[in-house]
Amino acid sequence: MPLSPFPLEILTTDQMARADRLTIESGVPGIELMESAGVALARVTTRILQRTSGRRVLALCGPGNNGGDGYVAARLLKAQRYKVKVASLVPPDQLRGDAARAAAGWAGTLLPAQECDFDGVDLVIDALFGTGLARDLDLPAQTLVNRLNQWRRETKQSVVSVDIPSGVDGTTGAIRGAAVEADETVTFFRVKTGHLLLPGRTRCGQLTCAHIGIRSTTLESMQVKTFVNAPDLWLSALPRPKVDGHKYTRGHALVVSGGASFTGAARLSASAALRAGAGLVTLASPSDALLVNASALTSVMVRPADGAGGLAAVLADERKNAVAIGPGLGVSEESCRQVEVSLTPQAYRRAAVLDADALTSFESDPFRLWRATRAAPGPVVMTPHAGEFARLFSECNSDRALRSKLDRARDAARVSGAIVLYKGPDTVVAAPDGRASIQATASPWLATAGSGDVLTGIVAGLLAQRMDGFLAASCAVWMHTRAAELFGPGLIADDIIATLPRVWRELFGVAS
Ligand SMILES: NC(=O)C1=CN([C@@H]2O[C@H](COP(=O)(O)OP(=O)(O)OC[C@H]3O[C@@H](n4cnc5c(N)ncnc54)[C@H](OP(=O)(O)O)[C@@H]3O)[C@@H](O)[C@H]2O)[C@@H](O)CC1
Ligand SMILES: [K+]
Repeated sequence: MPLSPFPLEILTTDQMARADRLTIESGVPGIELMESAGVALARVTTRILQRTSGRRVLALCGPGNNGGDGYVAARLLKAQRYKVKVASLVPPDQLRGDAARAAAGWAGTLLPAQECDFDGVDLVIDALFGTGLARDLDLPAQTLVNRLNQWRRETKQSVVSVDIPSGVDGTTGAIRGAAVEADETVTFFRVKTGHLLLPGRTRCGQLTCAHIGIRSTTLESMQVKTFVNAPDLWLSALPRPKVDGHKYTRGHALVVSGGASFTGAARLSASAALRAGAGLVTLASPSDALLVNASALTSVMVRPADGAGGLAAVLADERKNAVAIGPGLGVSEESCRQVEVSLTPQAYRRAAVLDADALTSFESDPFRLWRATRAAPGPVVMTPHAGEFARLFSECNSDRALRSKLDRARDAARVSGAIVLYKGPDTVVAAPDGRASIQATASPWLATAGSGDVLTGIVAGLLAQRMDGFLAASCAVWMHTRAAELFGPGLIADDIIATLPRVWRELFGVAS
């Protein structure tokens, strides 16, 4: 299992441009970086051509340095005796700087991109636009991209994108008018936010990140706070049970159950908290649901707790150091009070995870929730899906075309003072201190009833073990996805819980 598919830091396009600039200022000529980019691109292209026995390559080159990378790769592939043509979006005499130098090194067929023909081509290199894409593609470029996508779908031939599929905004992941659908994307130095956020991620195909001679030290002045959500990010903070420990040293999670007809969700959370390593888990249950909860649980303890008063009484025991509330809770004023009780300041740093109805109950007055989350003594994690996020954080959710899911999650963390785990295939975790992670893998099997309740429980289980809130939320997202990947087809929520021991074994390097 790779600890991270890419280096951990994720950059915006501005940060990437700065890393390029700092590298060039330190004495590495830009053309050398471009040559290295072309070499990495040619290597990936050759691998595909060898697999498919293809020979004929068309490189579509744009007006900037992305096009320059395409010219370098075209030259290298021609030198390897592939049949290569270049189609340029602008007359080559309009190219500047390194791109002009790269184009000057091309001695083969050159056509205007608008007139190019895909017939007989085995592979297309998309070097139209990279991180310099500054606006929506104009109509001729959109037409070209749409023709390319149609050709790929009809012929099943391969497209390799240079740096990012042309038309994808490298920072937001948005599609600027039209965007290339790539089989592989070769990016450089670090992945960009637009590679991992939807819809950009769906256009990248297999993403690789090549080293082109930019040093990690160029990042030192940038204070990058966005990370790939992978074990490298949180493995050293992952709680490991100690031989001389006991169940209380592993923490005690309290999960709040809904009424008699809505108990399954909280039971899933409770079992997941236990499998995530909490030493003890108690389910606080309304009296009318006590019997159904108790008869369905063994390792999880069940205690009666009616309404906010009952919950306060159970929480008087400060050893219960993490609360999970929301799944199956019901939308009501009483639920708001129960959430407030869960977050009440006390001497002990109790952590909390708020999901589903614990969020929706505050829909008409989110500021009431922010007052409680801001006053809470320990880390608070909120786990909205897109609908819940839009309802609760309407102010942070504006300008969706311009502001990425990452920006919006960060705003939400800032206004609420809580860690926001914004769910989806590109789950973002954002902390009030500015740290954020983006999950780079997804499993389609996670779209199943109760999957979110299990995630809430895993977060609670890790928080109970006193893991840092941001790292616990990120780790929970990764474990949840990894369990689904390992189990695969036919997954239901209970299987995520049952597969967690395999995930732990992988993380601890224990043979299965
Ligand atoms: N040393 C380095 O920096 C290295 C960079 N590398 C490579 O460079 C790439 C970044 O290069 P880049 O900055 O030149 O930007 P790029 O993506 O080629 O496009 C800019 C051009 O497109 C134009 N343009 C923009 N939007 C447009 C639109 N909608 N429709 C039409 N035109 C549009 C824009 O015109 P303008 O906005 O100035 O009018 C400009 O002419 C990066 O992705 C990587 O591949 C590697 O070689 C490693 C070393
Ligand atoms: K590109």
